[in-house]
Amino acid sequence: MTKLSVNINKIATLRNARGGNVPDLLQVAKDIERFGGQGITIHPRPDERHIRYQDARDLKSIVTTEFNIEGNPERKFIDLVLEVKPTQVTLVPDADDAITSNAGWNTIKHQDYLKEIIQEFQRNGIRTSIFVDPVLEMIEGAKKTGTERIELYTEAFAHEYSLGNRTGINPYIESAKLANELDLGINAGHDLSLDNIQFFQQNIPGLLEVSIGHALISESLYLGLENVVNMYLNKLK
Ligand SMILES: CC(=O)[C@@H](O)[C@H](O)COP(=O)(O)O
Ligand SMILES: NCC(=O)COP(=O)(O)O
Repeated sequence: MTKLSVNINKIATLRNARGGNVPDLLQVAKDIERFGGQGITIHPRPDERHIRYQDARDLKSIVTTEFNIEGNPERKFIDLVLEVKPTQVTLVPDADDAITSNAGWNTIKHQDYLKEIIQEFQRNGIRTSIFVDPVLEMIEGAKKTGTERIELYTEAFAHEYSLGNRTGINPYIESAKLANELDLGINAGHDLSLDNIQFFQQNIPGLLEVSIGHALISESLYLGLENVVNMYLNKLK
């Protein structure tokens, strides 16, 4: 079975646009779990433009499923994760000014660095995952860091799929096979959506978890819009 972890960054983006507490991030997290979501993912960024560090602390007592915190392991991020102690931390090599995540780790070049940080999280009982492109050398390098899981960066697959190209899945299949051989757990995320998720899941052996945010929240707006417009029209009769 593949678990669905819902990334709620976009809920925080909407909330922050007005400065109040609408939508209520904590209530949304509770509702996602009530609707069957099997995890909550957040990706606080250094500028706190969506998820704030305080949100991570507040969510700790709210989330009853799997809590996954993603981010670049700068000292401030490491300290936050050690304080909150989520189920899983996913390390992502983002530049501070990145619009969104745009690359996986070079697990060969940064092997010692990753190894050290991963040990620190594991000593504190936090499962680790590292964000990687579907490149065999990077999967082998990931294994050597000591991480329990990898998160396959699926932007390239999603892009190819949107163009009608189904062969974009191939590097992910090969990477997943190798990860399975190496006993690395497999997560995946970025630009997964209602359009592409079934094809991806059916082709990737041993896919444990997907984290989905941007498309899922956009789809929730599209699919809820008719209902809400009609509710307003009823009020205005
Ligand atoms: C690692 C990854 O792919 C996601 O966490 C994504 O980066 C979400 O972050 P944003 O919501 O800031 O785009
Ligand atoms: N790890 C990926 C994630 O949390 C969500 O990415 P996206 O669906 O917002 O592209």
